[in-house]
Amino acid sequence: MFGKVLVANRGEIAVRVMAACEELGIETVAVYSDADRNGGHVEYADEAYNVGPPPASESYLDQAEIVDVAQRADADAIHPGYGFLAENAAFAARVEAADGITWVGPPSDAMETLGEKTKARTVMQEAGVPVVPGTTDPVDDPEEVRQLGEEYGYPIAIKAEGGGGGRGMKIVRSEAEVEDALESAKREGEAYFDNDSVYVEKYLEAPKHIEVQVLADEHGNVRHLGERDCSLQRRQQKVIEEAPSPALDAELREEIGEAARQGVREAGYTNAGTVEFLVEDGEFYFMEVNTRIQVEHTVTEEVTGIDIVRWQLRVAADEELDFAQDDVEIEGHAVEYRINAENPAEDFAPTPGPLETYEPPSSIGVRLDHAVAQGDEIGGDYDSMIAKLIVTGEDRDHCLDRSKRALDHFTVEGVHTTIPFHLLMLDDERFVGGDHTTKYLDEELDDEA
Ligand SMILES: Nc1ncc2cc(-c3cccc4ccccc34)c(N3CC[C@@H](N)C3)nc2n1
Ligand SMILES: [Ca+2]
Repeated sequence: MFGKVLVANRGEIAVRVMAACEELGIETVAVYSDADRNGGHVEYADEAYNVGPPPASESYLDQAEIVDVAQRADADAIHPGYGFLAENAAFAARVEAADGITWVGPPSDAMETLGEKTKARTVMQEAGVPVVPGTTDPVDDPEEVRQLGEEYGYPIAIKAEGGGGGRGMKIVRSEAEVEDALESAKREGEAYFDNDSVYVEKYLEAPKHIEVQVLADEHGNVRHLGERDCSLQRRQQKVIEEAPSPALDAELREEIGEAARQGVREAGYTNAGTVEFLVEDGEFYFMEVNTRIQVEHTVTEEVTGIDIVRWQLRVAADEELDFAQDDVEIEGHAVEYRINAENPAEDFAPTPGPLETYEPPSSIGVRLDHAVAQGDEIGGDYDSMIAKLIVTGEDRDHCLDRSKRALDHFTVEGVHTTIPFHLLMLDDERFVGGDHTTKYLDEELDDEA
């Protein structure tokens, strides 16, 4: 096992990874920008190194600086967390090439392959995983797109190869829109991802967003840890995630889990990852793979009892998964509420400021992943997440009931937060009924606007 690990991140995920390191007897190294000098993750670490000024590009994204600190600190491995360099295959390759430093994540070539949307679709198709009907090669001729529109039937989606998250998707509802949509999708791809390649898929109008957590070691063992339902999103930003999904029955759960396993095995993937699917009318379709630990990994940990971050470190240190697929059991229900310094009344606009009051709840079934304390200044340099409130219960109703009390007793003053929004959702019949789709929130909030 590693003696010392550098966590190339900040905030709650940096603390989460360091906690897993401590449990394994591993010393921890933090990196911080000038803005995070007093950050929670800096206090938590055994050692801390400044890596530059606040802009991420000059600190948390400075690959050479981070590898240099790892060497100076004599770290045996680097864990990237999520965001920043977590899905940067070039950085992974750089760490793999650095003597004496192990990358805690998938092999850089698997990241490369699965990070390219069309390559990922090809790998999944070869593994027999259903993918959204679409092209596996880029398209750039309007006539070709029009033919695909006839073949799939409108609406279709034109997606940027380098896209992901909320950006890089144009919905085309008729032949007349093809030319302009293709143009702007290519332009946006070039602007945001430095890659103007685009491909076409049949657009599913109102799918559920279901993602499967996978864990694979370097000895050929591949496990799935069940699914998460991330269908409650605002402009493709996740707000609430839960496990298991209220939308899947046991048969579909099994099918999706096995498909994710097969796809990841085929791709030569190791460590933790997430296979994302769209589910509509009882059918599931591969969408993309996230080659990192995700914000919402917590709900899977709560319902399986498996510490995913701990396994990331153990797998990177060449240990074997010591459980079979049949040992993975989903027990109870967990929901994660992202407590962001944002104003739901201003369409979730970030609201930096002083954390004048910060009194989180604590009771049975309440987990808090955070790195802030009362009196901290919530800055605007990075993402707006203050904490993740993860609530568990015997079943979904029990979990939602407990959630209300936990959120009611979560007092934050000095900044706006998403707490009032979460309380609103807990009274929303669509959400409580569990049949909301990825479009629900946009339709609800845009209609009101
Ligand atoms: N063919 C096809 N049909 C429907 C889709 C619907 C979405 C989508 C649109 C809006 C919100 C979403 C939330 C979770 C998952 C997907 C979405 C979607 N996304 C959103 C961002 C990127 N991850 C892919 N791709 C789709 N692709
Ligand atoms: Ca190395």
